[in-house]
Amino acid sequence: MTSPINRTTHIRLTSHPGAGAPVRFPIRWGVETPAARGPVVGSVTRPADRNVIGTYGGAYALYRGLAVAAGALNPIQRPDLRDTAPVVDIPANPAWHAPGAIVALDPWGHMVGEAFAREIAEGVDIRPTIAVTRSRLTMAEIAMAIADGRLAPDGEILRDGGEVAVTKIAIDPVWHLPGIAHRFNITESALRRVLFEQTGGMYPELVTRPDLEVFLPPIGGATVYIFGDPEGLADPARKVTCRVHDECNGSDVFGSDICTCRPYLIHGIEECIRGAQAGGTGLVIYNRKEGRALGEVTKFLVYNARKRAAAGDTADAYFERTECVAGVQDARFQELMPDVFHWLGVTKIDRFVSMSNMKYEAVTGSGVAIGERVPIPPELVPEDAHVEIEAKKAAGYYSADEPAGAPLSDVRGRGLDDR
Ligand SMILES: Nc1nc2c(ncn2[C@@H]2O[C@H](COP(=O)(O)OP(=O)(O)OP(=O)(O)O)[C@@H](O)[C@H]2O)c(=O)[nH]1
Ligand SMILES: [Zn+2]
Repeated sequence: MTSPINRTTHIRLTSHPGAGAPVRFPIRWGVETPAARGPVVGSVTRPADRNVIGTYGGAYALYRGLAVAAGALNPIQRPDLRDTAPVVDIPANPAWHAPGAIVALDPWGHMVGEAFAREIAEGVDIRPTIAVTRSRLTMAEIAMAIADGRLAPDGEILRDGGEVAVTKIAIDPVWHLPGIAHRFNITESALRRVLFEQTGGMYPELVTRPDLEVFLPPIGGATVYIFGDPEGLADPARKVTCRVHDECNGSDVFGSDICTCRPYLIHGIEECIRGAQAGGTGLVIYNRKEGRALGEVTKFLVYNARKRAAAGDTADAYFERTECVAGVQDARFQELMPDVFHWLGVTKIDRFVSMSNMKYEAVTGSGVAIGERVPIPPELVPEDAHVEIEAKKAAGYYSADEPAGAPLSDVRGRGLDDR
């Protein structure tokens, strides 16, 4: 049996400057139509068609590689995109081609089956980087909110059985390198070089192919949950309630009490349901940026360092502990996050369910207005998470109430031995 990985006798490096034929489908980022912009071809089935650095699927590209290596996946398998089109229209808006408005996702990523039907029919392996579907959520806290009378089913957004009807959108990152560099106020060549070095030389084209401006980074993307009518998002006459949430698996999924993540997320969902029931639209943007984009290993190391500190786990040392372990307090770079708003046509958020000054400044700085900021209600802050919340308020997070009466060094979490 021939191994699928040996389908060519030699490895073709795409990293030689000027190697091979000119790019077949040049990408012109930020132009008005998908035809003029060109498809983002991140597949490897026909290398000559590729016009990006990296491959489709974000971090999952590596699992695809394993599946091919293990003989479970035919490397030239092309997806059958029949019946996969979005369940609701996310219509184009001027931001899709405004210079620099969107640099971290492909605005036509959900429409490739339609926009590039001809190329796909001709055999070009173009894949969606965005998928739009629908589902119902069943969450214990929402059932409790109904039982407590905070939420009332309306039969549509909140069903009589307590399920929440949503439209959900998965987005893989697609980076336009010149645009990303501009967003961070650095040169494109510096950005390319550092990305190359910090990935251990994983993508040589970052430095050898300046003609390839689009990079599909091997990182997690975002999932958008829309409550109520998606059309309300781009309608200035209707109210938008929004929570931008960064992944915290320990709390979001497992209910760990060291932080406020899940309670704040659920509070955001509750606010979104109420906003949608009042005729507006709710929006939760869930970004895969675990542990402030430093990863869960780093985060757990930080937890140990916090809990083992001689003075105990105190709010005054909260951010410093992360910096000691990771060298930086936060690597989320909220500067890229507002792209989703521009893609969805959101121009103002009436109720922003977050206390983060970084999120607030990134959103408003990108031209999306924020009305009211909605902090987490104090009764939802878990016992061990007071350290986090007081440290955040002291660091400039939004808070409607007075600063804590006690000094930060007195706001203290559990020790490691308190099980
Ligand atoms: N590295 C590190 N990450 C942490 C620590 N505590 C929480 N996190 C992470 O911090 C992030 C918190 O994100 P969000 O829930 O969106 O909250 P936020 O940006 O701080 O602000 P809000 O919108 O006000 O909640 C998640 O990615 C958590 O995994 C910590 O001590 N160290
Ligand atoms: Zn958390």
